[in-house]
Amino acid sequence: MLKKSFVFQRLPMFSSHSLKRFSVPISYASPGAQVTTEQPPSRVGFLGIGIMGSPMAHNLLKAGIDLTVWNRTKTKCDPLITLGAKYKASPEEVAASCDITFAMLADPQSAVDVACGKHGAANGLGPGKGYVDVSTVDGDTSKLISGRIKSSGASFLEAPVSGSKKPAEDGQLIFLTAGDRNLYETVGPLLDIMGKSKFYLGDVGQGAAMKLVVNMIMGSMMASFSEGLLLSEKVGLDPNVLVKVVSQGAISAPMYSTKGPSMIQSNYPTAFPLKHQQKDLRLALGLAESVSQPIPIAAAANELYKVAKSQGLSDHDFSAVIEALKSKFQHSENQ
Ligand SMILES: NC(=O)C1=CN([C@@H]2O[C@H](COP(=O)(O)OP(=O)(O)OC[C@H]3O[C@@H](n4cnc5c(N)ncnc54)[C@H](OP(=O)(O)O)[C@@H]3O)[C@@H](O)[C@H]2O)C=CC1
Ligand SMILES: O=CCCC(=O)O
Repeated sequence: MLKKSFVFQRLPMFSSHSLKRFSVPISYASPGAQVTTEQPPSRVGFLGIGIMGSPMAHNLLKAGIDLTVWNRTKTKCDPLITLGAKYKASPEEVAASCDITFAMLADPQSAVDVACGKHGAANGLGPGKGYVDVSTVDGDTSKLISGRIKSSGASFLEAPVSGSKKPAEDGQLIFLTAGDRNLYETVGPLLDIMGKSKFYLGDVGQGAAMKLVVNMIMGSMMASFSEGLLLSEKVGLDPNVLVKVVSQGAISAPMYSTKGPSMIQSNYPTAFPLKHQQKDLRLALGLAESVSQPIPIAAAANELYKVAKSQGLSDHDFSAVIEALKSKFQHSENQ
């Protein structure tokens, strides 16, 4: 991937109130890469070093960004610190020491806590700084965070991502952004390091809405795929062949080909935790409710993920939702 081999020149620090972009040539490790004169903001913070935050932060570091990290569980920062990242003891301190701060948190509550709580990022922000929340949350949560951030004088962008652990590692995420347009332009070079594309969707809440619609579809697709795998097996078909057939037709999706074989082995290595998929379905149901849009398929899928959670599968990959159908079958057979 040519565009991922940027080696950004180190420039003098921005003053804390300056976010303007420099027009300085950037050197690239790969010949033939597209040349740009955009220079990313020099001091970048990253809050939330989980499954997604870790590879995203790693890619920024690899690109030569001056990176400061924080995570509730500090040990998860250690590999990044070993690679040269700085560490601060609170979101407030990260935001105070950086021009741009990214946040990749689990859910609405943690996103609000980290942005707005005691020692939250907002306390360290001010005019000229930017806060980019890449967590998957609902629009109301995003607006709440935006209000608090902007009251500090800083700019706010919501930028949830489509793409899972592997795309995050490969810098192939899709950013679904909304909010401050100038901040979108400013952080564009950083988003390009972590992703393959970016959409600017308008006012705060629209990025969150797009993300929830996409994940609503994905959650229903996975539930339906699970039913298909189990039904094929019950009627004497080889589910591995089903995966191959599906992969060659109109309903082909990378998700089926990559997760199908391990699902058949009852193996669910976590890329996207099941608890987060259920959270997204729950938030999508709220979004649909707000505009009186019926989404019965997603509602049914949500129930299945809730059953899987009750079976202790929250931290497994969301493909473990198939287990909820297995136990249902066993239950009805035993009656
Ligand atoms: N995994 C995926 O494929 C994708 C996930 N997403 C979304 O990205 C976000 C992060 O997902 P992912 O990285 O997979 O999840 P993880 O569960 O791996 O990471 C969650 C992060 O949130 C932190 N956190 C949780 N609760 C709190 C809290 N109360 N206070 C402070 N920090 C907290 C965790 O800290 P700690 O380490 O201390 O627990 C961790 O850094 C979610 O919103 C998810 O829906 C979006 C696209 C793809
Ligand atoms: O929110 C998680 C999305 C996972 C994916 O897009 O593959």
